[in-house]
Amino acid sequence: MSVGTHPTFENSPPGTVLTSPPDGSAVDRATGAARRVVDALLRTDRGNANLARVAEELNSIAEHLEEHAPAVAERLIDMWNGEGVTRHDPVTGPENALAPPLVLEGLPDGSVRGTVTLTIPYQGPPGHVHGGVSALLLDHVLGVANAWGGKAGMTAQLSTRYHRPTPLFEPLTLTGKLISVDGRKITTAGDIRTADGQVCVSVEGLFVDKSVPRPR
Ligand SMILES: CCCCCCCCCCCCCCCC(=O)SCCNC(=O)CCNC(=O)[C@H](O)C(C)(C)COP(=O)(O)OP(=O)(O)OC[C@H]1O[C@@H](n2cnc3c(N)ncnc32)[C@H](O)[C@@H]1OP(=O)(O)O
Repeated sequence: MSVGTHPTFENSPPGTVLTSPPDGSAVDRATGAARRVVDALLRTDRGNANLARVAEELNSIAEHLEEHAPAVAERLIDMWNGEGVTRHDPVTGPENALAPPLVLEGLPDGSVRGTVTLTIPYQGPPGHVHGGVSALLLDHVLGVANAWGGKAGMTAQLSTRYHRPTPLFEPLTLTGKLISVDGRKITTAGDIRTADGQVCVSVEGLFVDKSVPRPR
């Protein structure tokens, strides 16, 4: 798949931000607040917080948003206009409350890198990141690395090795880099490391040059 006008390491300066950082718009601020709510719901005291009132107020907010939601087909067209994926994907999207969100920059050697601190909503083993969340993050990092490397595709296979439990509540650095292209097949590698450089998870992905058409 051609990456079109998407920046690549050959045509863009080092440090180019490849994701959409939150821009202070109302939707980004609302999404940030929703993330806080998800985190706070998991942290709050089950006995003392007024959860019945919280449920009522959150349902009222959801009703307001649903009342103003266009048909899904229409919303998908709008969503995929312009920059598309990076504002709503579940890893980097500032408009997606499921996304931490991770901000990725492109480096001159063709790799991409981002740092994120994950909290309780992403927990698997006690105090540590869920393995599926690590795979989700790395799949996306590899996808962005492919675009930065100049050749994008869909994930065909993602081999994941969990070297040690990945800690919550401390900065993690994620990197990815396109390693090779063989016809339509793209091989890409990446990992998650702690601040002192310990590898927690490493992946190798096979991507195939194919895309699903944008809705119109
Ligand atoms: C406009 C763009 C701007 C970019 C801007 C980017 C910025 C923003 C980045 C977003 C980053 C998102 C990153 C998330 C990426 C996903 O989440 S993608 C979603 C998850 N993946 C899928 O849903 C894919 C589902 N699978 C499929 O659609 C198809 O099976 C595939 C993978 C496309 C391959 O199908 P196909 O096109 O028919 O290809 P096929 O002929 O079967 O295979 C081609 C070759 O690959 C090999 N192959 C295929 N699958 C496998 C496999 N699993 N294992 C080993 N070999 C395999 C075949 O053996 C064949 O090899 P050769 O014979 O050529 O040597």
